[in-house]
Amino acid sequence: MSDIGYVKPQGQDAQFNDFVALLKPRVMSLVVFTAFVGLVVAPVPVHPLVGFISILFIALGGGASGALNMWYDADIDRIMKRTQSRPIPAGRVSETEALGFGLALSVISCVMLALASNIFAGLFLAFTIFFYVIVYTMWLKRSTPQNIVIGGAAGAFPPMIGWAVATGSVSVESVAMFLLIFLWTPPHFWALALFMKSDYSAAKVPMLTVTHGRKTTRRHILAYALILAPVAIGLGVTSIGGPVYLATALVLNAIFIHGGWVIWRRAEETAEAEGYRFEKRYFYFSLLYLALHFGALLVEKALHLWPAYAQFVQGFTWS
Ligand code: HEM
Ligand SMILES: CC(C)=CCC/C(C)=C/CC/C(C)=C/COP(=O)(O)OP(=O)(O)O
Repeated sequence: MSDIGYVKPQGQDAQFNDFVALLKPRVMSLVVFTAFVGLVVAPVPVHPLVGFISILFIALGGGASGALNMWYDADIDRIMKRTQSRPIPAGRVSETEALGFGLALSVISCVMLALASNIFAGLFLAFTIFFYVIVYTMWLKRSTPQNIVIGGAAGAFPPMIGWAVATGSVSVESVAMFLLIFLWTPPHFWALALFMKSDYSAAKVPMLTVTHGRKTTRRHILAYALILAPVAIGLGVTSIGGPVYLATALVLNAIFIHGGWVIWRRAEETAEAEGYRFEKRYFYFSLLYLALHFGALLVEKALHLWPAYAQFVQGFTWS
């Protein structure tokens, strides 16, 4: 992880865009959306300015954890084709710059979130950054094929942080949102790993595809899709759910399980001959799946503000 021997290539000075890239903005956009939904659907109203500032610092904290992840993973990012053009392996940002940037943003975002909302939310953000950087990136990622299963918790905390901004606490609803993302992460990631296997084996990262092969990974995707469905649907009978969410979850989970079944049944030769077309589609569908579940929660919130609907929903939710 040291910068010894690092020579910044001439004419390749870091640009603003390189520091933005360190924040992993595309992945973080969905992370931040889930935090936003967690904040909005909470039963305690938040002043719009406090809400805006809080989401801004959650986004900054998430980005900071991305920069620290890229700092630590620079050695493997140099090996994998997908990551070779990132700012550090491409030589546009030094490891020291990325480390300083990530640490500074982490501290600023946690302190500012605590000041803008409450200490619990600030500490929760700090714990999430710790979990992604230390527990997932530095420890689990390189040591076990269960890396993304356990480490995935980091990506599942943001809606709980959003909820904590509003309420200062944890509840059944926020834990249910956590579980939705936690159980979604393995199929999301393993679908990608099915068509990226050679990259991870070259970098000696013990992803399930590398250690146990594609057949086992396919079985695990279906297994997680099956466990995920009752949790995703169950969220619909908590106080933040309702008919719109339930209908959305039923359709999306039927598609997700069907896709998992197809992935499990596919012969490796067929998948390879087709350029892993179905696996790629399943990966992109996983993103839509999560976005639509959280989008449906927002719709429910809007409808709950309408008293007649809220009364109707109370009939079949349990809290
Ligand atoms: C440990 C957990 C996770 C792992 C290992 C993982 C891994 C990945 C990888 C390797 C990519 C490929 C694209 C890239 O290099 O940026 C990706 C894409 C993506 N992931 Fe995940 N992911 C995880 C959790 C999450 C979570 C929690 C979210 C959001 C809630 C998320 C949202 C996304 C999005 C939006 C993309 C597409 C980015 C793009 O369009 O380039 N991921 N993920
Ligand atoms: C608020 C806050 C702190 C949020 C953090 C959210 C979080 C942990 C998201 C993780 C998603 C992600 C980019 C995983 C990539 O895994 P990887 O790093 O193994 O992927 P790579 O090979 O692309 O680097």
